Amino acid sequence: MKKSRGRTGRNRRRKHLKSFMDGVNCSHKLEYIKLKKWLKERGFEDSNLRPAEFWETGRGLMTTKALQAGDLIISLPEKCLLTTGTVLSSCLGGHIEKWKPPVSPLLALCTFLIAEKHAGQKSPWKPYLDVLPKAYTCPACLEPDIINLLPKPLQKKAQEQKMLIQELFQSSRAFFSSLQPLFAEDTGNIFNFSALQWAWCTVNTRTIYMKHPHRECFSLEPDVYALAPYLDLLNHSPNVQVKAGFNEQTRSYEIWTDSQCKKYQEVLICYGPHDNQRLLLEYGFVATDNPHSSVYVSADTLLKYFSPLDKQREAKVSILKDHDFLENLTFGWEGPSWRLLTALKVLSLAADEFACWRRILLGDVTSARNEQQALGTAAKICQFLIEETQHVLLQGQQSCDALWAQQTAKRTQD
Ligand SMILES: C[S@@+](CC[C@H](N)C(=O)[O-])C[C@H]1O[C@@H](n2cnc3c(N)ncnc32)[C@H](O)[C@@H]1O
Repeated sequence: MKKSRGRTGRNRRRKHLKSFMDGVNCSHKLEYIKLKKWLKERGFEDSNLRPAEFWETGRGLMTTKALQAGDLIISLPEKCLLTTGTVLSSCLGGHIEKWKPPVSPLLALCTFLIAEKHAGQKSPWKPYLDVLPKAYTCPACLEPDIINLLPKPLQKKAQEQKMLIQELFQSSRAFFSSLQPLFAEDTGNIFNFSALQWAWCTVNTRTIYMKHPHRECFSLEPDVYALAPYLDLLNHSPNVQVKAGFNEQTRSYEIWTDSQCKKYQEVLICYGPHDNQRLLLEYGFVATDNPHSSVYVSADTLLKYFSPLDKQREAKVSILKDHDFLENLTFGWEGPSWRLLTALKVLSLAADEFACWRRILLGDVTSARNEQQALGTAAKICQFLIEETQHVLLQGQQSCDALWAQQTAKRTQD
């Protein structure tokens, strides 16, 4: 009896300790003290949240009070939000209003972030800028040899993301030059590619959705962004639910939880029902145990499993292309997606079944043979992807080991 009470006590202490150890509170650091003061001056009431470093998710927010479903997590006054309205009221406003063709809301925010970062001590946004990440892990920022380790469909998307920022940079150069009268230094040095890449990633990984009415001085792209200092320290979990939005009565952006959270644990919100490819592309991370996980199958991989001697192959591929069945083909936790199976069924049609392709696209069964061949090929593709992933993980491990050995040797030499 005594022994069992001791064990219970130890377990309780361990649990208690673990709850403290889930995250290391860093609210005592000067940068967060300054940020909290800055937010308070703008009407933010001190909440029960503390910045902390977490083992699994990195920097995030910890609660000092247990949260129940229906509790308010955070309420950030309008004055703390950085929107295109903020940009237009700054010294950039006049230049943006005059510039033709109009810049996008995204470019306006990026320009503001770069200009304020450059202003340093003089920027009223300094306490916020000081806690923003210095670098990002979105695919656009990854080195080519790291991108090459990603699954093929993601490599393509990563290249597209890189190109997008490069094109934005090229097309914005004239606009950046037009801002020269505002700066003593050459704008070419201030608004350089790496500054734009940093600002673009800041906006893409950290903004909350807030729809603003269209303004004439901006292009037609939707103006739906707001940067939300402090609130943007909340990390994502696919397994929690929250309600979020701008409250017109309180004039604050509010997040309400639909899940429980224990005292001293990380408060997580859900950025959306995203699979890991989307999380990596948009936010630069992947979530473990993601119920929305899916594995993408590229058209090249898919077509490898079908004979080039099939006389109808070309026709089948063009049918799939025309009906948008060569992209976004996935495996989920429950097996091949309907889209993937449909593409496989079309490619598996025997010569005398070919005329049935339309019915397959509508979800009909053509023959037991066609169904079985499609499922069999799905199993083979799945096996190939598992082996390919294992190979890449091994390569990654070997690169880490080599780097580690290199660094150890260097330290020994020093
Ligand atoms: C809105 S910010 C959240 C705060 C961020 N961790 C920070 O230190 O500033 C979004 C970024 O946090 C990171 N993140 C969010 N949820 C995560 C998770 N579950 N695991 C790992 N990183 C996560 C990603 O880098 C993502 O781009």
